[in-house]
Amino acid sequence: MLTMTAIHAAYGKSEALHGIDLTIGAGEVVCLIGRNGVGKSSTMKAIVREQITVTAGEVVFDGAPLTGLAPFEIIRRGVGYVPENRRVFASLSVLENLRVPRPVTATDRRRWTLDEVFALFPQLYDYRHRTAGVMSGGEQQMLSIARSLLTQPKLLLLDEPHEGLAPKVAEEVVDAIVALKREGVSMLISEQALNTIRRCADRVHVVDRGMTVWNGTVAGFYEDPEIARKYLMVQ
Ligand SMILES: Nc1ncnc2c1ncn2[C@@H]1O[C@H](COP(=O)(O)OP(=O)(O)OP(=O)(O)O)[C@@H](O)[C@H]1O
Repeated sequence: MLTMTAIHAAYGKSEALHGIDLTIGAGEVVCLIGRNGVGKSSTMKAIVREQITVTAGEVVFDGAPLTGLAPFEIIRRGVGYVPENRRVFASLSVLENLRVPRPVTATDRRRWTLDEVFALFPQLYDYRHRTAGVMSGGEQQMLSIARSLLTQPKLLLLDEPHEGLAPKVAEEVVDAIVALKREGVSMLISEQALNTIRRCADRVHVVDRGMTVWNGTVAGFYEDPEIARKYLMVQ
């Protein structure tokens, strides 16, 4: 579904990625892990071409390179992106936020309806007339994921989806991710919590200093505790 080959990418003159090689298969959930500042967010930005410039290597999605496409064109091709800072429209209601995505006419993918999204996040239905900006971090995260689903993605990129959330709320977000996985949604999730990896991931991809340093199955990851010790904060 998505392949990144030898990706180098930079913010202006400052190179942040020095060789990312990553694949995500259809229906697969890949957790992108590594310490703070190693390039997990930058890897996602390099896929959707936001802020960062890809200077070498290629990203191929659904058999076609994403080179030269604008971020909105990449979303239209079927890559949903939920950035770290969530980016809901603070002054709009939940319902208005969810009506922002333009209807997608492509027939090659699962189509999410508003009712299905509300079934996944019942709280959003209860708060549908509430102004997004006054909602809690967890509710805004759910809204951000819900809105992204309505862009009808084939692949969803979630950047630290429960960053800064209270444990109970974070668990609800993980429950939603597990439900999406059951629906067959392919996902790349930037993740630090080993518990989430255990619950959601099919494969683990480890980044260190802007480079791919390990990738393999979840079982392989847990069989070798040295990987977590070397490339993650001790947990
Ligand atoms: N907009 C930006 N402009 C310039 N440099 C940036 C920008 N965003 C990130 N960087 C730099 O790129 C490198 C990788 O950062 P990135 O945010 O991708 O790491 P990360 O693994 O996602 O970390 P975190 O978990 O802290 O978000 C860091 O050195 C960071 O300072």
